[in-house]
Amino acid sequence: MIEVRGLSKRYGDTVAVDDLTFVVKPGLVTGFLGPNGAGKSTTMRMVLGLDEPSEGAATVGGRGYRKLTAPMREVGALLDARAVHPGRTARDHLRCLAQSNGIGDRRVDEVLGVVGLESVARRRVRTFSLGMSQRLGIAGALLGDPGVLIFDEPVNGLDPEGIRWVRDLMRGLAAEGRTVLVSSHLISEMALTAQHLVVIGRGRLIADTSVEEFIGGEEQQGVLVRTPDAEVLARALRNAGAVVRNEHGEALHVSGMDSLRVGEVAMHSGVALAELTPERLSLEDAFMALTSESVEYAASEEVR
Ligand SMILES: Nc1ncnc2c1ncn2[C@@H]1O[C@H](COP(=O)(O)OP(=O)(O)OP(=O)(O)O)[C@@H](O)[C@H]1O
Repeated sequence: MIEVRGLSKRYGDTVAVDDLTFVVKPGLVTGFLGPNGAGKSTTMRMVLGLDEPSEGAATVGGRGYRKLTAPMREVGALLDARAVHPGRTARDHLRCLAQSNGIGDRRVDEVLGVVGLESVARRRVRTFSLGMSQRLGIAGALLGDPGVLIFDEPVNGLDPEGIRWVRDLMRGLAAEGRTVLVSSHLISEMALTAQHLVVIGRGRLIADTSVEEFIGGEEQQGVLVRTPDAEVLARALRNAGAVVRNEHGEALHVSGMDSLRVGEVAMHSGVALAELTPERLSLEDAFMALTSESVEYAASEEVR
């Protein structure tokens, strides 16, 4: 289990993580979701003892990472797949890691097998594609057979077959009773991989929910409106706090506002409506509606 309590991290004037509290339970894949710059990596680094919190604490199995006696056997992590000595072979990289943690060579060959890198184990890492480096990073995380696993954007650079492989691996690890925390900025990916979601934006907790609840929940409700004055209405709705997407011509997809309020805004703007229909949002739209106020670099047309 991973516990994060009142965790904050400031870099000068930047608040990267802002009073975060959540628990990551064993037996499930927990998706750690947020737009770019939301603070996911910083949080993971603090859980792994690589960054000192400004406030609060993160523990693994009840203890701070730096207090763990055999860290690799308790927590495995993939943070940056490219952070490997490029001149080393994949096998040597893993052997070094294993030796400094009292892990035997047999386990190195085992994990090379698990991630499907046996045939390139003697190649230098500099010749690896990003996808192969991700697999090597995952092998490193698995070396100590730990009960807690932390992966930062593990599907980056993988092809569809690789993505599917990571997804199955994560689910398999969780099914064995391990605690699995995986970060991503893609809700669609997380909906397929995770069973639980911790959503953050600008360092703050936005949602802590099961994937089922998220998919079936209020976040999924939107409103479709059609009007000849789409531009005027879109502006008025955004000013009133809604997130608006204009796909084509007269149709607007509105989220973060119910249909009665959309009708009121239209009336106050003197805009005639041709249609006003509650609709289910796509997962991406629901995620965007949830995090729109916390996007670090928003395109002004997409997000209010
Ligand atoms: N070492 C640092 N010095 C200064 N600012 C930092 C540092 N590390 C992170 N930040 C800032 O903290 C915020 C959170 O960054 P972080 O990398 O944790 O976000 P993220 O959710 O992992 O984003 P991404 O998906 O882009 O990796 C950003 O505004 C980032 O610029």
